[in-house]
Amino acid sequence: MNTNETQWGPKAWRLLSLVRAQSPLIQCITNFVSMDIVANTLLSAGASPAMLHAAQELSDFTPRVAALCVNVGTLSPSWLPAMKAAAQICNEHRTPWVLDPVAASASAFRFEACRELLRLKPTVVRGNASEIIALSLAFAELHTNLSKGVDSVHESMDAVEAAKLLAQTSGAVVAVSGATDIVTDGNRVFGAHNGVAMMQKITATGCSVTALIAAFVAVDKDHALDAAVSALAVFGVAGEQGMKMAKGPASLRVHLIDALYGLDEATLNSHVNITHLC
Ligand SMILES: Nc1ncnc2c1ncn2[C@@H]1O[C@H](COP(=O)(O)OP(=O)(O)OP(=O)(O)O)[C@@H](O)[C@H]1O
Ligand SMILES: Cc1ncsc1CCO
Ligand SMILES: [Mg+2]
Repeated sequence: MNTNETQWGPKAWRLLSLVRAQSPLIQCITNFVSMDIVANTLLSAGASPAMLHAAQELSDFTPRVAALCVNVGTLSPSWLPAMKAAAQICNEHRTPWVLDPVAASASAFRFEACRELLRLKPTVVRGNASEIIALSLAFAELHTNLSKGVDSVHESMDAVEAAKLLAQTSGAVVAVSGATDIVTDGNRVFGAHNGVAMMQKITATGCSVTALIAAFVAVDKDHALDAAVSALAVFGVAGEQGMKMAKGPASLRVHLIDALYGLDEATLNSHVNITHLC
C-alpha cells in the first residue's frame, strides 16, 4: 500500500525520475487541438511521444509502446476503429492504456464511442467533472446531457461519487481534474491539490495531463492509482512554478512546459500536495 500522505513528494519524484531515466515510448491517438502540447508535455517530462493513429501501422508499432493514450477530442468515424484496435493490442500485451473521454456527452456518437472504449478496460480514465459524471451514469445505463462542450460545468468534488461508481463498474482507475484532482480505484479516493486556475484557460492541458498519466503508469504498471495521482500533482506543481513567470495563458503554456522540464526533488518534496480524501 502506498497511502502514507507524507510519502507523496518522494513518490512523485521517484516516478518522474523513472520517466526521465526510462524515457517510455507513449503512443498518443489524440485530438488535432492537443497534438502539439501533448507531445511537448511528454518530452519535457522525459518521455518519448509518438502520435501515430493509422490502423495499418498498429500491428507493427503498438506492441512496442510502453503505454497508449486514447483521446476522443476530435473523434471521427474513421479514427474510432484504430483507437479500439490499439487498445486491444495493449490489452494483449499487458500494456497500460489511458482514456480521455473529451466532451463525452456532446453527441450520441461520441457517447457510444466512449462506452465502447470503456468496455475495452482502460487502465486509467481521466476527464473533467462533467465528462466523468456523464460517463458514470452512462455506464450505469442511465441517460444524461450534462456538459456544454469540452469544458466542465461541474466542480471536481461534485464528481467523487460518480468517479467511484465509474471505477467500480469499469475496472479503471478514474481521475477527475479540477481545483482538486480526484483519483479513485472505486475504493480509496485521493485528492491532488496542486495547480492554478489559469491552466483551464490553456486548451488541452487536460489532454496533456492524461498523456502524462500514461507516462507515469508506464513506469509503474502495478500501481496505476499512485501513478495517476502523482502525475496530476507533478503537472500541477509545474503549473504553479510556471505561473510565477507567466503573464497570461499563452505565457503560462510556455512556462509550464519549462517548469515541468526543470522540476527537481526539493521542489516536489515541498510542493506536492496529495491527501487521502476517503
Ligand atoms: N481551478 C483549478 N485550480 C487549479 N488547477 C486546475 C483548476 N482547474 C483545472 N486545473 C488543472 O488544469 C489541468 C486541466 O484540467 P481541466 O479540468 O481544465 O481539463 P479538461 O477540461 O479536460 O481540459 P482540456 O479538455 O482543455 O484538455 C489539470 O492539470 C487540472 O489539475
Ligand atoms: C477545444 C477542443 N475541441 C475538441 S478537442 C479540444 C481540446 C480540448 O479538449
Ligand atoms: Mg478534456
